[in-house]
Amino acid sequence: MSDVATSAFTRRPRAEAQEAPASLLPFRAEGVALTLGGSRVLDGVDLTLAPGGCTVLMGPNGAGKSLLLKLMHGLTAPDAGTLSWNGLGAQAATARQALVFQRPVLLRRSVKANLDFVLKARGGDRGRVAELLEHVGLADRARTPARRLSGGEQQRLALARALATDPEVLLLDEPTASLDPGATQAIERIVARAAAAGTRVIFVTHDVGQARRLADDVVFLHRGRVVDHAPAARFFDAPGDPAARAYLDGRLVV
Ligand SMILES: Nc1ncnc2c1ncn2[C@@H]1O[C@H](COP(=O)(O)OP(=O)(O)OP(=O)(O)O)[C@@H](O)[C@H]1O
Repeated sequence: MSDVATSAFTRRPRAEAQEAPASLLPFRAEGVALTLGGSRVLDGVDLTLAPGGCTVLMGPNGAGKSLLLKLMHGLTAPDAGTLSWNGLGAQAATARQALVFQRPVLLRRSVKANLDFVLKARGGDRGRVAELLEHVGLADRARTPARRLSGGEQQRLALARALATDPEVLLLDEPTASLDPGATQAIERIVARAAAAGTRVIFVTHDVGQARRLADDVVFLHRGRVVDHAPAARFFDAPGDPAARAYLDGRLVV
């Protein structure tokens, strides 16, 4: 697998950046609840995210992490409560964000065509394809059918597509869950550079090592509620909730 390029990558200001709000941060969820299939899957989520950095969302299977990401991205609406991106509703904020899933959804076209498609659809500069491919270490795979890439390469292409939209907020749902350590490291490097360049990153993972490497702050969900939210160092040194302590020790039974 080729390594990720080390060239600097700067998020481009978007044309409508003058529109209010100028920034999507801070994010606030207040009393957010969601019932699906008769179960209360999110139950009074209160959360504030400040501008800048990488927030890692952790919690056991079924805690509600993916659903919270979908609500933040405006794909689902809550039954109760509010989500606000600096005053903007989640659905109105969708176009200023990008969401990357565990399994990338790619077009049955070449690597380059996958990027061309997104840049064209978003009115972006199609001359950026080479720069984006270089950025994610896929410069030599431009003509390869996307579906022939390895899992790690497909995920890097998915990240390039996400970055092609110049998202202010990058939401990632276990993007490395099925990748080997080398591929995982490559994804982490791209994500860390996006955060360093000013993209607000919100990253779901069960990988404690990865969370330690990436997180500025950690949000811990349990049974549909945020039960701890703390700077990463505090969270890992002294998790503030018994469920978080048990989770980190591998003792949490759901
Ligand atoms: N469409 C749905 N209908 C009914 N229940 C759902 C639906 N989607 C999710 N759920 C339930 O909501 C709960 C939270 O799901 P979610 O996918 O957010 O969990 P998660 O924290 O991301 O878990 P994991 O770590 O396993 O990915 C789970 O109990 C799940 O079964």
